[in-house]
Amino acid sequence: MTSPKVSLRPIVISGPSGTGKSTLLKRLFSDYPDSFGFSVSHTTRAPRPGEVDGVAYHFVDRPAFDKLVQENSFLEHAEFSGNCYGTSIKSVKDVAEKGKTCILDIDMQGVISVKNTNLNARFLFLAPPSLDILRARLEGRGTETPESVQKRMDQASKELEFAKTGAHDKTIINDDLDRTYEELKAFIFDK
Ligand SMILES: Nc1ncnc2c1ncn2[C@@H]1O[C@H](COP(=O)(O)OP(=O)(O)OP(=O)(O)O)[C@@H](O)[C@H]1O
Repeated sequence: MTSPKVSLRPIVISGPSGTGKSTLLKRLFSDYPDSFGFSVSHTTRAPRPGEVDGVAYHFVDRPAFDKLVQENSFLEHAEFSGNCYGTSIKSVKDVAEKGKTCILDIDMQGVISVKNTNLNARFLFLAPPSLDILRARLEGRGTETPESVQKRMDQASKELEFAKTGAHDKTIINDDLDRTYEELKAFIFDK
């Protein structure tokens, strides 16, 4: 597919878990493999066989990770099963350095963080047609326990409230996937 010109300003896509962000981004990356990139995260977990430092992750030890936290280098960071993960501001800038538009799939805390940087990002909110449909998608994905569905539904309400504050440049409701994808592209290739 020929790639229309796209700005190197990072694009932040947020929205409740299960709204369809990964589905849409997979399609975008597959249709335009040379135009977009994800930032490379930092982690304190050990590399798995075949994982290259700086490609899969930036592998760092705990003191180095803590130092980056102290220096406010991360847009977001969290600990999962004893390992730390973080998205650095620099890793987002590195994508543009390579001539690609960085796409950030992050939650509302991440949106607030990005707004407090000089990344000059554009913000897209992907909304579900309704909370009932969101629940059905989460259940239909087959990846969640009933508890984790409930946790995501609780968080979804907070994300939807946050979107009402006007923090995003555009909101798209993901009802019909093909139509949503066209709207997503219109937003992305707009500038
Ligand atoms: N427009 C749509 N109509 C029907 N089903 C959809 C639509 N978009 C996505 N789905 C389905 O909804 C489920 C959730 O989508 P997806 O995993 O892409 O959500 P997500 O926003 O990336 O969630 P997370 O933040 O948890 O990664 C998937 O099973 C996907 O196939």
